[in-house]
Amino acid sequence: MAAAENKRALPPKVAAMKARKRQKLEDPKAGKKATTNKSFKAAPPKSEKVRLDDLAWNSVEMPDRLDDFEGFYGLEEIDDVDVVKDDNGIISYRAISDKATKKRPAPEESEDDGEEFTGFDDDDDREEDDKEEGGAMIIETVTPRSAPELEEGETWEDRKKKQKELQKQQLKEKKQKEKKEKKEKKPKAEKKQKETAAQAEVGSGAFANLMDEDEDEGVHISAWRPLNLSDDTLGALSKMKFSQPSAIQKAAIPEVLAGHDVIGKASTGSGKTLAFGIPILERYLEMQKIAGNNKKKVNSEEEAARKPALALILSPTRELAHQISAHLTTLCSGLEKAPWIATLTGGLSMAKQQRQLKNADIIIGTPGRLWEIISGGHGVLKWLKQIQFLVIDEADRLLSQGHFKELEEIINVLDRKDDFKAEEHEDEDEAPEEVEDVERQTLVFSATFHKGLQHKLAGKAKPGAGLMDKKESMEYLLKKLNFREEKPKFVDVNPITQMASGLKEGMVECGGTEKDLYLYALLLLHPNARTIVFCNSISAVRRLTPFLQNLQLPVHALHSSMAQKARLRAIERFTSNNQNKTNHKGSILLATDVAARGLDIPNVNLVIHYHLPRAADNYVHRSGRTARAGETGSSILICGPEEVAGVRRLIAKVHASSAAAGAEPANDAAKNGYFIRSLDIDRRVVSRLKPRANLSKKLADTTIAKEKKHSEDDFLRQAAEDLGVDYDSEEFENAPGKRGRGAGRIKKEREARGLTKAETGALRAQLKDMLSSRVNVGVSERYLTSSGLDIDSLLQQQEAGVHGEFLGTVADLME
Ligand SMILES: Nc1ncnc2c1ncn2[C@@H]1O[C@H](COP(=O)(O)OP(=O)(O)OP(=O)(O)O)[C@@H](O)[C@H]1O
Repeated sequence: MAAAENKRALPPKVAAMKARKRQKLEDPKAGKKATTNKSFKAAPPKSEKVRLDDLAWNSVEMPDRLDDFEGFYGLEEIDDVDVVKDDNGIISYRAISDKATKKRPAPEESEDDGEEFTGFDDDDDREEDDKEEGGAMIIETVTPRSAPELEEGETWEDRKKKQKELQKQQLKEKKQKEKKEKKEKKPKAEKKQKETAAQAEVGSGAFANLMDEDEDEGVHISAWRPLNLSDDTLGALSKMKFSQPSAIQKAAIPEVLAGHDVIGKASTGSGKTLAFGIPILERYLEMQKIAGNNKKKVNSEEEAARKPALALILSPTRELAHQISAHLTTLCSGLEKAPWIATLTGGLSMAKQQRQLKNADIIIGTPGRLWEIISGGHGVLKWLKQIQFLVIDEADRLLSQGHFKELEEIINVLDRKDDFKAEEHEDEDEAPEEVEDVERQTLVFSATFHKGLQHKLAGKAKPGAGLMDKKESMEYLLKKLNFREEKPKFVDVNPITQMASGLKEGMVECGGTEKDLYLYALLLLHPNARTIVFCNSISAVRRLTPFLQNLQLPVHALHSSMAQKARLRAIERFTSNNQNKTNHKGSILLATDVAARGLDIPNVNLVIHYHLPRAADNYVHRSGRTARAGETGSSILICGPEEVAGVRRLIAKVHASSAAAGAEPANDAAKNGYFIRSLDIDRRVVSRLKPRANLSKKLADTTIAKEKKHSEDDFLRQAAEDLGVDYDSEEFENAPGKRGRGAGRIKKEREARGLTKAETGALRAQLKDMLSSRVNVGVSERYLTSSGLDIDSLLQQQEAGVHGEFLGTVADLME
């Protein structure tokens, strides 16, 4: 018997297992798994009764996969033995031949006296491991007979762990090998068949083929082939699962690749970033190839720093700059040698950005920070003068008079020859080795070109002026930018409408002082929507944030006075799934127009204009945060009575630009002039929300007034310190009050911050109470809960033919 052959004492647990095995053999019911070729029959008279341990057990050869267990697990079997059951049910064993027995040596040590064995108490785990591999396995006995001795300091636990890890590693390798073999065997014909099928599908609307392949393998990209892109770029697009180019990409990429200056116009969310990003990547890859052929491949940071950048991309906002950077980084992520991308925006470390700039192939930035860096010298201008692409994204915004003075400065210095010479000796070490005259391509993109800009140039700015047609835009841009070509290519893929095709528009009319209330009602109406609410001022965002937060809505603020990290965090939180414990499952971003341009946040369903946009282009861009990349979405304006007429004119102007572009009106509505529809929200219902809204407003005003007082105090204290006088806030507070304009507001502020902690606590409790009960709104009462609508009941009602009163026509808008 194995245990006896082994000179070492068995650990108790192993001994126990062996005992269990014996027991199983002795108990026929438990003997299912034993692999002895035993049979139950009447005992032959002459055969000799033997003890189990005196039988000549043979070990069973284990499957290959357990080789590395070094015999640690042993399964034994025996031949020529009869298992006999006597009348009392006692089992005994009789050897039929000599082969079945062996002389039993005297045990040297008791089985139970051995070193303590702490392993193997998790047999279930082992079974799991075995199952993982897919093989059914019988492991009946576990003996350490051929296991190598434990090393110094090693425990059985350690040994077991090591073996498990080893086994897992082997399984992993085996699986990988199998997967690889399977892949190689996959018939090429099948692949070809798929490609043909995909090709047949191409040609419908933009983005139609998106996500038509299995997840980790990419999609077929045959629809991109006519653009003659490199295999590397095609591979990258396949990985991004972009099965076909969007209209602007299809139209603009060949023009850029052919070396033209391009002005690209396409509706919001239609893929303009890659319309310039792909040709830049193509040029980069081409240059790499040439460098490779000339054996001049750039391998190190130092080498990279000695070559000029390839492209400069300018964006009006920091967030957009970071987004473009992320978009291009994703595009390049699978490449063997990807371009270095530097993002230069305010709010983040200038020194770090300066360092990044020296290595960059592609520079993306806001004009303010870039100008700051250029002004700092260090030979930066030399690099920039060598760029092959200057991209101006959201060009109409960037070029608007007075807004981005720095952009004009940048364009001026890029174009001036003398600056270059003046700076030449400044930083000899860091300058490019050879400075050649570079023919720069200028690429200009936007969804809108705004007429007001040109009027402003002529000193005739009119608020809410319309959007420019092709001729006007061209004239304007030619005046502002130094294109290489006399006539850049104007690529306009949406002459009919500026608005995304999946967008539904509507407006809500309310009393002049009821905007907060209607905003709250609209948000309650869309509890599952990812919503962006646009305001015209930072102070409105600051005021509305606590107002909506008090009402338990998941709101995140975004405006340009916030620290850059907080801005990025706000977008991140808005984008991630709502952790709010209320019924409101969507999330809300309360923003100024800093979020209006270019931001590509996935799955934004609704845009609410709390304040009316100041100009037509603003309306287009704000609304363009939803219904992107072929998706649907809604845009709702909240208007006071005096604003309605102006809004109708503004929106009609946006939609009428098709006529200005000389295109056929898209539909009857366009023919007759666009008339934005009013959404009738039941006033009775909204008025039921008033008590909570008022309470929340009072609390919000208190918070803001207190914060304001603190910062005023800080300011005055500092001023007093600077002047060397004492500052007493009480004294200031009780000074004779201001009369006239603003006196009412000041009085209110005083009252608001006069509330004690206990008083605000009581107000909060009252509000909490209100929010936890449903609003009694007659027919609709069952639908309105504390922070959203009971959509399920509402839908049931609608299915039953009863229209939810509260929904009004908003429901149609969101369909
Ligand atoms: N060929 C494509 N197929 C599918 N999706 C695409 C394609 N090209 C771009 N996209 C996706 O479409 C979305 C919108 O792209 P992008 O941000 O470039 O739009 P845009 O036209 O610049 O919008 P805006 O005018 O608002 O700045 C992005 O999420 C992008 O990943």
